Amino acid sequence: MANEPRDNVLLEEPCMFILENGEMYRNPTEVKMSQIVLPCHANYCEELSAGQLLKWMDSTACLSAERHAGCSCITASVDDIHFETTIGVGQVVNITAKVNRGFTSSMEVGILVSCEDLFSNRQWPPFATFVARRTEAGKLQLKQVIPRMQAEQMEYSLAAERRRMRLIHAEIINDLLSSCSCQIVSECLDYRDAVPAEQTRVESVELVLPPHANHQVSTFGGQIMAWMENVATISARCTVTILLQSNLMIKKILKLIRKKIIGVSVHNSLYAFSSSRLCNAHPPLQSIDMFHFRGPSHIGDRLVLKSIGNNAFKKRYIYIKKKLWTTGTSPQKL
Ligand SMILES: CC(=O)SCCNC(=O)CCNC(=O)[C@H](O)C(C)(C)COP(=O)(O)OP(=O)(O)OC[C@H]1O[C@@H](n2cnc3c(N)ncnc32)[C@H](O)[C@@H]1OP(=O)(O)O
Repeated sequence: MANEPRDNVLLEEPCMFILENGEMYRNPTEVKMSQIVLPCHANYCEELSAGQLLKWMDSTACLSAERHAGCSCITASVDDIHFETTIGVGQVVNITAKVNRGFTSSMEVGILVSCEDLFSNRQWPPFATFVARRTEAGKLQLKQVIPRMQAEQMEYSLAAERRRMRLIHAEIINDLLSSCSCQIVSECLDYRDAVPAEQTRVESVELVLPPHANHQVSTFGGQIMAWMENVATISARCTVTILLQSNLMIKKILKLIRKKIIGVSVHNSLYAFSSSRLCNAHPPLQSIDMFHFRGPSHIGDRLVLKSIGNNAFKKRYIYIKKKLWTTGTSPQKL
């Protein structure tokens, strides 16, 4: 990582708007970053790796949060992300982040990712929550965001509802796990080519080095997400290469490969995973569920990333469960 080429970061001036009263306005928290996708950012299919995109999103959003808070901020959580399109080498990725609403010490940052090429300009909007770092005096009270434009007012209102959902998310998942009954052997028997989950298990240890750390000397949230994406992708490849064995499937996969539509939609993603052995294609990531950064990690920590294929659904998704621990004297779940 230390020898990786430096990214060409271009921070653009925030957009200016003229309000109804004629006043010139630009959102003071808005940060724009444009990146040209170089081969060093791509996977071996010459498409931008999801992990790299997550790193860019996290740093843009962090700059926006810090511009609002006026102090260092940390990523607390990132909402569900759906990757709607693949981005190729040579295309330009534009990332815009702005604070939708400040609460007490936390704030919601809206991130808009768009991809430019000669033919299209597709975009999709994830959200992240940043928290202003505590000082010795305690928790910081953020200043309020004043929404001026109609779109900002709408995001401001929705941010409160999204926050509520974020905070109950962990509870809902825990309830689900404790109340859900296990679907065991009888269901698995329906699938002739079922995969033993154990064979999809992947474990990787990453040593946090200075290039992985942010300006607060803790591991960059985006870097952690990139490592998670890496292990999840390997699990997904294991799942599918073992799962899909019938000739019929292989014919369908080859047809999709010829049509070059692999990895474009959710429906095709499983085929794309399966094709990884057949044509060395990279399994594209379709979505990431909301996740929370529960505790910081620092330079010198070892992060243990574990992933396992939870389930595969006919012609649709593979769900990969990812877990992350730091190791040290006492292993801690992040
Ligand atoms: C830019 C970077 O790359 S940072 C690196 C990656 N991120 C990290 O390392 C962060 C690791 N996580 C942490 O340090 C902690 O979990 C924290 C600071 C995020 C939260 O710690 P807590 O003990 O829950 O703090 P506390 O209870 O005071 O909550 C602080 C705020 O965070 C909010 N918060 C806590 N967890 C979440 C979450 N999962 N999602 C959204 N908001 C959250 C709380 O609602 C609270 O908001 P408020 O002050 O506006 O009411």
